[in-house]
Amino acid sequence: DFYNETMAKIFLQYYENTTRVVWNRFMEASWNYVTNINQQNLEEMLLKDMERSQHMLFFGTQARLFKIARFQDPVVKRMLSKLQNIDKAALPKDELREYNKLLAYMETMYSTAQVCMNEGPCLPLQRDIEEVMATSRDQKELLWAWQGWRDAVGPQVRMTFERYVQLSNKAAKLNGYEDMGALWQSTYKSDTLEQDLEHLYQELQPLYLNLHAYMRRALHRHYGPELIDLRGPIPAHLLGNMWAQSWVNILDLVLPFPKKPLDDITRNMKVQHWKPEKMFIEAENFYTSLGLLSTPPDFWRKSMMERLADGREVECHASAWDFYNGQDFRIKKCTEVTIEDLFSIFHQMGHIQYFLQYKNLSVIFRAGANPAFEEAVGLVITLSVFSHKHLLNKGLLSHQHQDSEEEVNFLMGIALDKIAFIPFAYLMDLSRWKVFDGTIQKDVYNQEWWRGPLACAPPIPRTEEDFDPAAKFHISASMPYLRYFLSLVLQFQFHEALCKATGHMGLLHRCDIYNSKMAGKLLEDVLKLGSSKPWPEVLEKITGETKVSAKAIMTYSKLLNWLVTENVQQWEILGWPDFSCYFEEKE
Ligand SMILES: O=C(CCC(O)(O)[C@H](Cc1ccccc1)NC(=O)c1ccccc1)N[C@@H](Cc1ccccc1)C(=O)O
Ligand SMILES: [Zn+2]
Repeated sequence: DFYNETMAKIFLQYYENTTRVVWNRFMEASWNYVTNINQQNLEEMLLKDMERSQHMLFFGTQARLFKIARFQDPVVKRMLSKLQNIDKAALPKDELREYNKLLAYMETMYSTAQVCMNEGPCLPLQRDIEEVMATSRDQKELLWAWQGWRDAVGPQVRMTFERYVQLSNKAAKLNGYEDMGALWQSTYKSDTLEQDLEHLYQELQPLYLNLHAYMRRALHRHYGPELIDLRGPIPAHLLGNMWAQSWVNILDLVLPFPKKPLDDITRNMKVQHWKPEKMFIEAENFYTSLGLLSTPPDFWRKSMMERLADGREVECHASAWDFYNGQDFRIKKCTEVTIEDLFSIFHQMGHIQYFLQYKNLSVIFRAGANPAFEEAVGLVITLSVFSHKHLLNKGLLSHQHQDSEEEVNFLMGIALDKIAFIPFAYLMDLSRWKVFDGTIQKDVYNQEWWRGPLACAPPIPRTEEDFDPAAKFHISASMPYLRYFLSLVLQFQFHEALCKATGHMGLLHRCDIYNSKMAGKLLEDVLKLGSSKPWPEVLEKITGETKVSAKAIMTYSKLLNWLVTENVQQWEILGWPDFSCYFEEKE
């Protein structure tokens, strides 16, 4: 019959040649929009998105006609099965147009929202409002920023979000899935995904609860009992981050050994006149020191490394872009000279390195082994960078050695960034899956959002007039978040494997893979596979294991012993037994 294996190969070649052009045009139009938000660029992006969806619909429908089960070539089978999930392109044309418009609306609302002072200027999230959340120690000011941001975004997108859920589920059903949450989970091709995640979360619970108890004690000292209930959750606006997802900005408030403060690396960067471009060069230098690929000329010519100062609206949430032509790769970031942004650049360069490594694969395989792999690459490098004396010795660290007290302070810094993230990252999609599968109905979106074990503590009562989930980029941008939870665990598993490859024998948190061609080779062998192999196979290539395991992050977090000792001495209560979520129903 016509749809035989030989025809399949011709069909796939035709797909390859047409896809590069269609996707390149779509990426260009998307880039033009997010780096210059206006009506004209929106129309152009929606048009190119339509073209891309028509293309996906045609090839996805055709791909279903091949009898894959009877085929021999595993690559052809894998390619055809990947083509069959066409996501939103399965929607009828008019609904697809509506869906694309509401997606753009929510993401743009988030990207252009500002918090206005009573009399005076309105401030954007990046970097003014985020700066307040990171540096202010005045709880009234923190509350103003925290509430102001949620008021600026939430109510405006709530209705749109409800329609977004309906259309998402319709698209998922047209692809053969129960709902959009099931479609998102299918990316990981695992029928034990939910229990595996639950298991990982349980394993990491002691780490998080002990850190939480320690933080609460320290914040109780600083803000006093009227703000901090030692048997309750921590008010979310005091943790140094708009979403309480990383607590590293308040390390100074909770330093275990205050007489041994860590260097203020951001200050050192500013004192030494670091510029955004130097931050990108430093990041690239680390990757090439491992023998990995450097970025092509287009990268430096076409990236947006700083917010453009001509008054245009841009989407500041950082991202890395593949233009599917083998030489055009870009990063879009509103870079500030801070250590936080230096790590973010390493993260984005991790995406770029993946693009570079798999650029010669079929366009169907130009993705990570799974989305968590894509997120983990840059994070693995930052684990070396932060423990990496050489880079920090570029004057960013004043002294070489770390005595044991400084080491605890250092580990606390890492824990505040990585361990605090665990419940946030785990909960983001657990609650969204419930929204998609209908467990959480739209009349209780907001209260259910706060019910998770996040520490469940809005600083002021929240009602269903609010829509706090939208205050986080990935919710407004319909971007899955599970990848970040899994990449948090994966990055330590990778770090352990790469450190072993470099012959590092000591403690994991002192390992630094800079200049190691062995570690680079191990990474390269994984990255250049793209998504051409099942991800457990790829994981085994680098770590020898086929399952995501929390062992490495637990090994790394030696700090737990110190924390438990500290908490036991203080007779700390773990968790927040006093607390049940309260909600004022608006009369
Ligand atoms: O969102 C990001 C970084 C942005 C990104 O690099 O993951 C970006 C997200 C994004 C933005 C717009 C459209 C699509 C995705 N992802 C990429 O740029 C990306 C991802 C996969 C392939 C190619 C590019 N980090 C998360 C989690 C995180 C990661 C690392 C440290 C701290 C926090 C956050 O900020 O909450
Ligand atoms: Zn990323």
